[in-house]
Amino acid sequence: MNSQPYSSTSNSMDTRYSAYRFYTETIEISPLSALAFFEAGGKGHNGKRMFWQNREKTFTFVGLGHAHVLSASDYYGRFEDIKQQWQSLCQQIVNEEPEVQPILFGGFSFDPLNDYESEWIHFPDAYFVVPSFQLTLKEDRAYVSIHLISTKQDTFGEFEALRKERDQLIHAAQVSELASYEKPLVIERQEIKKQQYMESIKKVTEVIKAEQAEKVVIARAMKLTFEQHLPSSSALYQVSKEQPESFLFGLEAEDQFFFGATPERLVKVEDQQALSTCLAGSIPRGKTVEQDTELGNELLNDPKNRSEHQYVVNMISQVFAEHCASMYIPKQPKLMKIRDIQHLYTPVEGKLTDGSTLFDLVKDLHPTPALGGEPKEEALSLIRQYETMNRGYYAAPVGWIDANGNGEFAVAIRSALLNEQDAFLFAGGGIVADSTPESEYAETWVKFRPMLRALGGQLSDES
Ligand SMILES: C=C(O[C@H]1C=CC=C(C(=O)O)[C@@H]1O)C(=O)O
Ligand SMILES: [Mg+2]
Repeated sequence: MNSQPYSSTSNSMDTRYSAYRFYTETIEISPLSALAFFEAGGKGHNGKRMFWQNREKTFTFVGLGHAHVLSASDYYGRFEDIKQQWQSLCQQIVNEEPEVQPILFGGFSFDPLNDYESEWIHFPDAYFVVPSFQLTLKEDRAYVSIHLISTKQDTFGEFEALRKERDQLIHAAQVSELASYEKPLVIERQEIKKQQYMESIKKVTEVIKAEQAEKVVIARAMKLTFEQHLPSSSALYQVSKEQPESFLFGLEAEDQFFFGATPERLVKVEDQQALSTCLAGSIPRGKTVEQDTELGNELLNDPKNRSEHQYVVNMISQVFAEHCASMYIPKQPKLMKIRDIQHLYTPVEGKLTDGSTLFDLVKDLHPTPALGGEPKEEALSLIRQYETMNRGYYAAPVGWIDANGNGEFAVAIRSALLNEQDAFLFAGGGIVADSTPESEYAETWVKFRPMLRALGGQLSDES
């Protein structure tokens, strides 16, 4: 990629892609399994695959291969930088396809200023990809697009080769049986720095009582070691089976795979209509309907959880007020019930003003107080000081945007980083003045459960 200096404050047109041409071609095919397509890409595109499915299951995307990778070197301007690069790249699209737009998929790290040693070696602070092959499942229709981004004049041969490979991938995904995925065998489960985590909750609670911050989200990690290397497609299969009611996402970076099943939308934009989710405040599911309702009511009426939630509502409302001509936000939270946990939930919607875009919202929303805290900068600095890990992409924005500026980002919680035979799982919770280390620790266990269930790290007495 061209490495000209870039000023994020400049309004002038980004010229980095003026020498490129962005060729794209889409065909409609009979519906096929997205996972089978992902798996078919494993032969030629291992380490360069992407997966996304929205909560409603009305939109699924699989990306194979790297037609182009966008990264951003400027810590502070990374959102703006990726936004401008994408806009400029889209101006080079040679032939518009009305049915399906090219998709840019990827994510940002949670906090580029965290310099804790990290296992996230292949995940830079911004990592966005235009795939060579894009499978799009919308409602019940399926499309495969080829993308080629090149400075060469003659791309005929290259494009022909991509068409041939596309047909092979479709064929393989349609006719070959999905591999039979056994649950991986976990040989070791390790809670990383549990004691330090407990102490950090105590300290952060004191800091909050001393009024240096109002809310701070503190997380911890768990490491699972498998008997064998766990392939990305197997991990995705397990998580899609166990957590059907969540956003499913997966992003490969060489031999690492970040994936998860998150209930939390950061923001969606479709035709200037923006949607976000306030999700904070948690309680387990009950074993019976009665107990479940009782727990739900307890959550709705619990002052500690309501205050955790309200910080998020206030912040997201403020960001929406800055970017929207009109907005709607219910006065009271509802319950979001997912397999292992119930949350306080307030949806937010608004009509974007002309100048505001999806990346602008991602930039201003990240991190909401559901993952960072309040006030934002104080909370981030307390996380750097007290949290005993580097979050990498955990709790950060992961998602997609198309050439029209429509797209969706989720908050990458209930997630894990797969690194050959190891998986690192992450879970945190909102610390407010009346948090206790014991109850926050217990809450993280409930949040680890989706991944433990999928990856088989759950001990039998915990189910
Ligand atoms: C930080 C996490 O959850 C957030 C989202 C929903 C509820 C939360 C809570 O009740 O603490 C957290 O703010 C996580 O799952 O790791
Ligand atoms: Mg909580």
